[in-house]
Order: sequence, then C-alpha cells, then structure tokens
Amino acid sequence: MALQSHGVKIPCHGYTASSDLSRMAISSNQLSFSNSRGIEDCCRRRRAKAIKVAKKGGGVEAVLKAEEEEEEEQFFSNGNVENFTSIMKFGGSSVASAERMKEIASLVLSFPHERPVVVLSAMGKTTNKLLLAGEKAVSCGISNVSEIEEFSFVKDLHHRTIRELEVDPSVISAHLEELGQLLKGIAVMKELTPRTRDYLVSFGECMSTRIFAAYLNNTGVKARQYDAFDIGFITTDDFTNAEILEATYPAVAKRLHADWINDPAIPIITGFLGKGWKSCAITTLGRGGSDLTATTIGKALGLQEIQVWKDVDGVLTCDPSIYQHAEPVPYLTFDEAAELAYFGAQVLHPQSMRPAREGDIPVRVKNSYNPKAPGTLITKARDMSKAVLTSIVLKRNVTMLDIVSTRMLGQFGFLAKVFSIFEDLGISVDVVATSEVSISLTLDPSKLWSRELIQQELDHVVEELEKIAVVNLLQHRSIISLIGNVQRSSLILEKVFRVLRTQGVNVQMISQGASKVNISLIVNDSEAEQCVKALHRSFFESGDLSELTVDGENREIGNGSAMRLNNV
Ligand SMILES: Nc1ncnc2c1ncn2[C@@H]1O[C@H](COP(=O)(O)OP(=O)(O)O)[C@@H](O)[C@H]1O
Ligand SMILES: N[C@@H](CC(=O)OP(=O)(O)O)C(=O)O
Repeated sequence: MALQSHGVKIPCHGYTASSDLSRMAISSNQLSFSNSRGIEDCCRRRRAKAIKVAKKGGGVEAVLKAEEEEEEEQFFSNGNVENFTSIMKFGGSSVASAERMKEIASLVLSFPHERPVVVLSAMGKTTNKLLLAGEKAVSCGISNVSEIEEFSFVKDLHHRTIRELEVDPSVISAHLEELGQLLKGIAVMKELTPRTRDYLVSFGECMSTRIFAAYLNNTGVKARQYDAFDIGFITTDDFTNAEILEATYPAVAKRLHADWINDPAIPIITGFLGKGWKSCAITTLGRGGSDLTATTIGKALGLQEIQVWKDVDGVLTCDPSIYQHAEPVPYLTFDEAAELAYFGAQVLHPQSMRPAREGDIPVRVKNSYNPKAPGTLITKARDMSKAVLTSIVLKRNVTMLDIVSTRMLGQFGFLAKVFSIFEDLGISVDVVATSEVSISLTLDPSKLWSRELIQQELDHVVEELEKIAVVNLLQHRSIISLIGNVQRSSLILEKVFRVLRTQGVNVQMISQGASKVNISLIVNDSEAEQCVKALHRSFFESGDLSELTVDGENREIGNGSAMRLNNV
C-alpha cells in the first residue's frame, strides 16, 4: 500500500500523512521520500519465513508483524526519509531564562529552509542544583525537604520562566510535585543511589523541553515535546554514565518520522536522558550528555548538519575560564574534537563525536549569545598542511601511578596483568608510558562518582598491583593535552620544552601514542595553569599562530630563536 503525498509515493505502514501543514511554515517538499524498497522481494522473503514458522506451529501473524516493524525501522533509519534537515542542540546556558528561551525560539525559526529537530538541556544550573538538593535530602529529614535552598531555586526558576513566557503552569506542575515527592523519598531512605540520582536530574530536561515546546505552540509554531527515554533512547544500565545502544538509532528514527508524517511539528527532545535496557529506568549519559543526544539523533535521521549551541564562539584554543585570550578554532576533525573532549575540554561531551563520525555528519559549534560568529566546523577531514597546534586542554586533579615490575612475570605477562587489574576494577586509564620493567599511567577520576569512592578505588588498585609490582601513587597531577598535527611533533615539542624550561617546570611524563592529534604532558596541578597560559601565549599570540604558514620563511619562535619551518 502506498500513500500519495505532495506528488511523492510513500510506502505506507498504517501511517497517514496529515494535511494540516498550515501552522508551521512547511513547504511541500518536507514530506519527501528518496527511494522505494524492493517491496516484492521483501514480500517473498516474509511469505517464505512465515510459512516456515507456520509449519512449526508458530504464529504467522506474529512473524509478519515483527518483520514489518523491523523493516519500517530499517527503512526510516537508512536516510530514506527526509523530513528533517538539521538538529539544533541548546545547552543549559542557552535556555537559562525566559529571555534566553525567546531568543533561541527566534534562532530556531530564523532558518526558513531548515526543518530542525531541537534538543535541549536543563535550564542554566538546574542539574547541579538538583544534585545538591538530592545530597541535602539524604540527611535533612523529611520535614525539612521543602526548605532545601536548591529545591526552592529550581521551583522559582521554572515558575518565573513560565510566568514570563505566559505558558500554562500545568505543563510542569505534575513534575514539580513529583520532584518534591522524590526528595521526600530520598530523605526517608537516607540514601541517594546512582539510579535515583539519574531520575532526580531528569526533571531538569523534562521541564525545560515542556516549557519551550509550550512557548512555541503559544506563538503559533507547532512543536511537540519528547522525553528521550520514551522514544527509543535505549542505554546500558550504567546509571550516571550510560552508553547508548545500537537499537536506539532505528527506534528514534521511526518514531520521529512517523509522528511527523501523522502531524508535522518541530520535535523538542530532552538531551542527556535514556532508558536502561534491563531496568527500564531513566538513565543519564554523563555530564554534558545532551551533545551526545544531538549527535545520536543526527546519525539516526541521517541529517545534513548537527548544530550545538553554547555560550562561547565555538571550540576555543583553550578553556576561556583558564585563559581569557582563548580564540575560536574555525575547523576541527572529528578525531581532534574527540580527543579534545576526552582529555577534558568541557565544551563537548567525550563520546559525542562518535555518532557524527559514524554518520559522517558535520558538527557546528555555535554561540547562542553571538549567532553571527562563525563558530567551529567539525568534519571528517580538513586541510592539515598548515596545522601545527589547534588547542590546549587541561585536565586537573589526575592521579598518576608509577608501577615497577618485581619481575615475577615476563614483560608481556606484566603488561597484561596490570591492564587486567584496571579492567576488573572498571577504571579507565588515560595516558600511558612504558619501559621494559615499568609503566607510568594516569587514571581518570571522572569515571568515579564521588570523592570517597575515588580513595576506596585507588586503595584497591594499589593493593592489587602490589601483588606484582612496586607502586608509587602520585596525586594532584594535571594532564596538558596539545591537540594538533602530530606530524609536526618535533616542532611542537621543541617549542613546548623551551616554554616550560622558561617557566621552571619539569614534565613528569609525556605520551604521543597512536593518536595523530594529541601529545600529553603530565605536570603538577600547582604548575598547570601557569603552563597553559605560557604555552598559549607562545603558540597563539606570538605572531606564529597555531596554523603556522609553512612557507619557507624564517620565523620568530618562542624566546626569539629562529627556525626554518619548511625543514620541519
Ligand atoms: N576549549 C574550549 N573551548 C570552548 N569552551 C570551553 C573549552 N574548554 C572549556 N570550555 C568551557 O565549556 C563551556 C561550554 O560548554 P558547556 O558548558 O557544556 O555548554 P552548554 O551547557 O551550553 O552545552 C564554555 O563556557 C567554557 O567555559
Ligand atoms: N543538564 C545536563 C546535560 C547537559 O548536556 O548539559 P549542558 O548542555 O548544559 O552541558 C548537565 O548539566 O550535565
């Protein structure tokens, strides 16, 4: 069966194409389908399979239904349907107030040729406030829950926003009520488990999206709110840091396309949230996880572009809160962006580049406070011929381990044993340097939820490692990651060591692994900021910018020495 919509033939699976396109500026090509499947082929296959199952006494109906669903999902997730063009993700700072919501509403509508999907984070600092409220509820006693300052802050912020946007308070009243109940539950139980934590913070995104969708609808723009956990975001059950499972892509594509065909409206989707595949409980994707929601939807729908709107002019040459002269980086590859995020640049979620890279969908990082700024464009490849250093990333409070073999095991056995200990304890290792009998490595504290746990885990790691090695635990270290063109590592390192020597800083470990885009240096926490500033000045502000022109000229480098760059 096929529907005829705007002159385009649509394979139909029980959906109807709505003709009510009037409230949005929707053109006829919005319902366009780019190819049709080999329906006959597929019917033949299904008939054969159904007969086989029927002979065994199975339910033909059930087989047909399951297959039809599977086919629909495949069809919708193969880029066959072109209902949406781009995704626009707005972070907490972009939706921090009624004023900001009005601004992003006009931003969303300012691209008349785009048919966007919108992903929102929680308003402003809501996630942090909810976490603090939960922690206070553990010990404050049930009768004091309503006095928790952070709970009042969240209520006031959302009430005020609703008032100022003239949105019906009922869109979030049930959520605020349930949030109060949840905090009381935490107070009664006197504990805040990772699962409850995820449920608690989910209120932030659930409320921001409801308010924004209601506001758009009030202004005559048809929008539909979605909770990601209800539209197929299936994750592992690793509460607070869940991973998205493959089944998410076809499920999300199917749901969004089907709804659009039934009744076109801009989807407004909660970032950060998913549903655990075993527990069926709400999960979160790790802090800053809305970026990952956006790239996942981008891949699921095969979109032309993923936009992540922040409060900075794109990805910058370093964290602006460390050094105010940081400048926007115009182009990055997925590899560079992933490395930058993984090594601690808060601007992007560490896993967010994966779906974009897999789907080969460009990601644009833009500033919602300064939309005219070009931002950063992240793509599969870029011209690296002039690239030297792109960005400097600092990750503080890192723990380093020096592990020296007691020679109970051979070299292979030693390395294997060391890494199996980390695997068993579920601790991730960032930077590694090895010699024949020793390993130096850094551990990632962000994988561990609370301070207390970190110490417990570290004690456990050391205890296990001491069975085969002498272990030296070094805390309060920083990783300075130099993201750039490692093909020019000698040039980069020559300059880096000159800068660090001038600063009187000794590097404790260095790693240039297999990655073609990152060199990592380990220094003391207390020296790290000073190093980043000095490196930034030297690489980005001394005339020989990051993307150095390798043109055969002699150029001034660092403290006045000259170097022929075309010899590098
Ligand atoms: N290299 C960097 N480039 C840009 N911003 C960075 C960088 N490193 C850290 N940041 C911080 O990341 C913030 C933006 O990321 P985030 O707070 O997650 O945005 P949002 O909540 O809007 O998604 C900036 O305000 C900045 O302080
Ligand atoms: N609200 C969540 C998810 C998120 O992505 O937020 P933001 O886009 O503001 O970084 C957090 O604070 O972690």
